[in-house]
Amino acid sequence: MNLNHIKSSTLLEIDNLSLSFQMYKGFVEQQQLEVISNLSVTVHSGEILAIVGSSGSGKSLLAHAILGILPENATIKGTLRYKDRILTSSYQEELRGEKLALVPQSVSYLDPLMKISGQVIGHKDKSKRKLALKNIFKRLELEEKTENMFPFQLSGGMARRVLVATAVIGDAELIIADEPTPGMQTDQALEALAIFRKLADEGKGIILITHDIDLALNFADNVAIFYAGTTLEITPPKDFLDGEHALRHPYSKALYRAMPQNGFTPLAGLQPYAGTITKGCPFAPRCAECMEQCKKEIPPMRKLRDGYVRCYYAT
Ligand SMILES: Nc1ncnc2c1ncn2[C@@H]1O[C@H](COP(=O)(O)OP(=O)(O)OP(=O)(O)O)[C@@H](O)[C@H]1O
Ligand code: NI
Repeated sequence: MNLNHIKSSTLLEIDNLSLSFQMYKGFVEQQQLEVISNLSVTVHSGEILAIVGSSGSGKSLLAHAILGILPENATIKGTLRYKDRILTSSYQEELRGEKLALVPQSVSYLDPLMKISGQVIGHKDKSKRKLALKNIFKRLELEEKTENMFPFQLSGGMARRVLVATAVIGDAELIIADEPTPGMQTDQALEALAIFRKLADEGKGIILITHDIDLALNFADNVAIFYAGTTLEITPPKDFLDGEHALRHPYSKALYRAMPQNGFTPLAGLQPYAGTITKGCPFAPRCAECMEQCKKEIPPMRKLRDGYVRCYYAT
């Protein structure tokens, strides 16, 4: 859906990212708990990249790693580049809240002691943003009186719409929306996504983390499928609509079959817990196509048709 008149350039490049937590095992002994492993993903200007995957697959931690807001006991390996510059912590600090914006997954990110208008508008370009706020609130069906409320007076769905407004009001070039729509009514969720789409069409980059595959398919340019801390496939949405034969990874095909319109077929077994992830493909224990090689190692991403996959078997 990239507009032709915008020259699409790489905004964010993540190469071989691994993330682990230093955890206590008993009182003295410590262990490294790896929750993201060898993850590579790229976001271009003009692109909405949707990230879908089950709970605990590392989606929010990826968002926090990009923004540099991980807990102290987290260690990362690999490289993150923003506009061709390594994302060091000082570069992240410079970009955060300015060029990089987050719609956090939890509404507890709102400041409980500050009126909504102040939180959304922030400290820069106040008069310009005041006008923009009126427009965005209207689009997201937030009444004018919301501006003067405090977070505790908002319902969950209202708070999420406020978080979306806060992220889109500024001049961010890359917006990471971590589950922006739960609690919203369908028309409000569609409107929020339409705002992201418009921003992408104007040349911004959007990472949309969501459990709602249908929403992702309607608005995204590419869909990254996460499982147990890594990306197993990146696909254009049309392949999800064309049917399971068009998808590449056995896990993506299982996700497809689990969608309500495709029969709601559940997949037996569970995603492995962080810390129990072994060397091979994390999906191997649940995969009907699993070969010996898959248990030993997971292959790097390879291009397959107009998407990417990490799987020996996929054709
Ligand atoms: N501070 C932490 N210390 C240790 N482990 C953590 C910490 N934060 C998250 N984890 C673990 O990392 C894994 C990934 O968590 P993350 O929040 O990124 O998942 P997610 O894909 O965003 O899930 P959801 O869809 O439920 O939001 C989980 O197993 C979680 O328990
Ligand atoms: Ni999350």
